Amino acid sequence: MMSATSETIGRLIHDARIARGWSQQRLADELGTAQSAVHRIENGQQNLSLSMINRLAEALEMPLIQSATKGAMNFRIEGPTKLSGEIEVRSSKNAAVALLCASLLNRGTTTLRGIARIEEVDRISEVLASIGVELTWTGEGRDLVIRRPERLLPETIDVRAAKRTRSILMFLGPLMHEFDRFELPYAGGCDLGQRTVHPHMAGLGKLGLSVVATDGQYHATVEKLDDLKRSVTLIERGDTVTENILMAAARTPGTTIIRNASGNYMVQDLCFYLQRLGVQIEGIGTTTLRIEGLEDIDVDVEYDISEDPIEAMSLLTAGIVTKSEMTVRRCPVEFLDVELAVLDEMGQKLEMSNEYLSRNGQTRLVDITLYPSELTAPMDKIHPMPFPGLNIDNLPFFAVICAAAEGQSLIYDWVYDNRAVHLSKLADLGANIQALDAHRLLIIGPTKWRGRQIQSPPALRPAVCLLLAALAARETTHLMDVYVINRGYEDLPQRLNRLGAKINVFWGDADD
Ligand SMILES: CC(=O)N[C@H]1[C@@H](OP(=O)(O)OP(=O)(O)OC[C@H]2O[C@@H](n3ccc(=O)[nH]c3=O)[C@H](O)[C@@H]2O)O[C@H](CO)[C@@H](O)[C@@H]1O
Ligand SMILES: C=C(OP(=O)(O)O)C(=O)O
Repeated sequence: MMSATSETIGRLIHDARIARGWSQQRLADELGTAQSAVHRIENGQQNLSLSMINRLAEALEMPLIQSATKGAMNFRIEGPTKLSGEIEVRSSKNAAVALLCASLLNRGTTTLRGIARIEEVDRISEVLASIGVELTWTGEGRDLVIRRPERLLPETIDVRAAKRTRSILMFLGPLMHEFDRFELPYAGGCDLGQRTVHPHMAGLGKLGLSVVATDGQYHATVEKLDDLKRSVTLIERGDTVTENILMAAARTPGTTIIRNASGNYMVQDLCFYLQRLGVQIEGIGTTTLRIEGLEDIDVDVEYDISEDPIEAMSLLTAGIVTKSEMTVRRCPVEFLDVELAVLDEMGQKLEMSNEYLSRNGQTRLVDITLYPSELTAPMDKIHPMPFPGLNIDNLPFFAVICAAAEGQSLIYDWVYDNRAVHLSKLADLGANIQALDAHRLLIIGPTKWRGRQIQSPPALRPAVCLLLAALAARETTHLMDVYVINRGYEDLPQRLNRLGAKINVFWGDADD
């Protein structure tokens, strides 16, 4: 089944570098990353993203690297594991993609500090580069410097990269300031069932943008508005729709009021960034935002993206399902309040540090230490709500946690048509889990997790849930085709391995 492991690829890269007479630093400079990252790559301790594999092959003139990693990337997880020690939460995918899109609003240079090195960031970066934007990694490969050209080139857009992400939708808001007409490919992303784009179209329509969707493309037409005050009431309290309207309003002179806005973490990060660009915004974190738009923006700006509450919940789940004592540092607590309340009700013992601020100077963080606990099923169903409810993307982790708890739990995902269906794959790892319908899962625990070969579902969080459950499983799990996990998590196996997990990366297709 295996064609290559990260160790064999690492050795290949090491030998090719030595053959060229390069130091690790020289290769790091060629790749736009840090020497320490090259060190980790050569030791098989760092995930290789698709773009990193291509950059390595090009820098070392070694197509062999691409052929060795040709099949899907997979994880081999040896359980059962006890984790210990400390792990830090990294910055969020969802704020990163919003801020990458928002950088188009600014004629000055945007530096995004601490941006996650994940596949989703690579896809949006590829799209930005294809329309003429210059992107340079600096700061030991952790910061991204973004400079847009005088005229953007949507006509040369990388359609393949665009179609792999839903976030391409967030180009509508920024591009409407530049063109009277433009086209964008249809949005992709996780397969979570139908995800409507209508709220985006309805909201943007109030700011002068009309969109017709035909032949795999959105055809956008822009009409300049004369009135200096407008109000947009969102049909849904969605995150990216709020961000799109914010980006449309940021460069539409006058006042825009957004009602039924999302106050979620990525929306807050976008607001803080726009404020640094000089856009006045009131009501951040609430459901009513008031924005004073600017005709043009030309500011050199640096912004530190805040920590990801969904990654925080993933790491907490790793500790909970393996009944470990460990600390998850830098948890954005404002976006985990309800999750922590539910965990408390289920009997999870934990300790929280005093609060401190994220590098953006705004987001409140805590360190959370987990203690091994005997959990019981919650009294009532667990369901998500827009912020400040239990985060929609954190719901899947409760399927794993409930499966580890004593008793019967009901998970109700009213939001997505397919996510609960993908979660029922936890049954392959031994969970007693039954899909009552497309939205409701009945789970009876506790589970004796067992290892299996299992295909990743085409959805990020359900796929990570399988990885987390596998940590607690007797025997070994082969989790196949993990691109979907790498969309949103940076070096997850390597970081969990530092806590004591045993996860190896290998390439190849299931029936190789
Ligand atoms: C890049 C990014 O930031 N993606 C996040 C964003 O996607 P995004 O903002 O694109 O989410 P969608 O617009 O697809 O909304 C998610 C689903 O919730 C439904 N809905 C949402 C709000 C509401 O008030 N009523 C309602 O019915 C929508 O119809 C849809 O089915 O928000 C989702 C919901 O938090 C998260 O899962 C995604 O990770
Ligand atoms: C659903 C998600 O992402 P996207 O909106 O990018 O598909 C997610 O982050 O869980």
